[in-house]
Amino acid sequence: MAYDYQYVKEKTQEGYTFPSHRLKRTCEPDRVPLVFVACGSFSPITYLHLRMFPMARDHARNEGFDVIGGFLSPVSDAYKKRGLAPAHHRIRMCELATENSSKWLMVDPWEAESPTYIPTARVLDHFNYEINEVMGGIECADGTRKPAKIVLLAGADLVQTLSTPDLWDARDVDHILGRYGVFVLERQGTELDSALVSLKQWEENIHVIRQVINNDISSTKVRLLLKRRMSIDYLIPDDVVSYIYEHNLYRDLDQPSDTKGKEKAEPSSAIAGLAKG
Ligand SMILES: Nc1ncnc2c1ncn2[C@@H]1O[C@H](COP(=O)(O)OP(=O)(O)OP(=O)(O)O)[C@@H](O)[C@H]1O
Ligand SMILES: O=C(O)c1ccc[n+]([C@@H]2O[C@H](COP(=O)([O-])O)[C@@H](O)[C@H]2O)c1
Repeated sequence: MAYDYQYVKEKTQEGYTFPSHRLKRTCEPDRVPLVFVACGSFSPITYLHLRMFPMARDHARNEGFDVIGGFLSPVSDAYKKRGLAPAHHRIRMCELATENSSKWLMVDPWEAESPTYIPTARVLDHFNYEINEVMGGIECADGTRKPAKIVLLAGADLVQTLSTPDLWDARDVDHILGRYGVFVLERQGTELDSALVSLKQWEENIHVIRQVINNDISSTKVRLLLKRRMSIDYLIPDDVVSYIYEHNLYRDLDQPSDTKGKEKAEPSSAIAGLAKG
């Protein structure tokens, strides 16, 4: 039975255009075309967020995939997490971070511009719809077309939450890990192996990327540095640093937030670490 894309069609705002300008339109023979979708706040985007993509691409090539593109999909303002700059700023910072430094990364504003919160399972459906239904998949060397595999690209902390009761809808977890799959990057402070135990039924669709060079940067730490009027140079792209100062972002971090229970606490280790500096 054909999948019903009614939800994604309804959430697509008038005038929206899917950013496909950097998507590779052909696929190497004998390889499965693959698209990475990283969902998150990106408030602000850091070098680690960017670095997730090449690390994942190296890993995917060893597993027989041909990576044809990567997308950042910032969450909408309706997520209401503490420290979330307005969506138009987060979209623009992601664009600034990728537009001159990458040939294959794109920023999709579809999720961020939605006035309502869009669950991650539906975000992946949106990519599947645009790439495999509207575009009709990817052309192969022999002239046939193959569907691209759409996967979530996430850090270990996000994957750990997949088994947190009441945070994700169980049907969405099955949809994400069963229908699509995830490339998960280990992250300091998250015990990935134990998090994966409860996700064992989908293990074939869970690809674990080990960090050869550990990078423990987080948006929270960048925001804390800004709050303390400390430098954020060389932690995030220069253009993003300038944009933050130009728009005076992340100065007032104490405003209360209406979180609908999705807020993550500021990691105390990060605050302690910064306090030393
Ligand atoms: N240092 C890191 N190591 C591994 N994964 C990371 C790291 N930083 C971010 N990620 C991943 O990047 C994605 C987007 O994350 P998000 O925007 O929430 O970044 P964050 O730095 O964790 O933000 P915040 O500090 O505001 O919670 C998530 O899947 C997250 O797990
Ligand atoms: O789809 C869900 O039910 C769901 C539940 C919790 C988190 N997420 C997504 O996971 C990402 C987490 O981002 P963050 O900044 O809270 O780490 C963000 O893109 C959320 O939309 C998604």
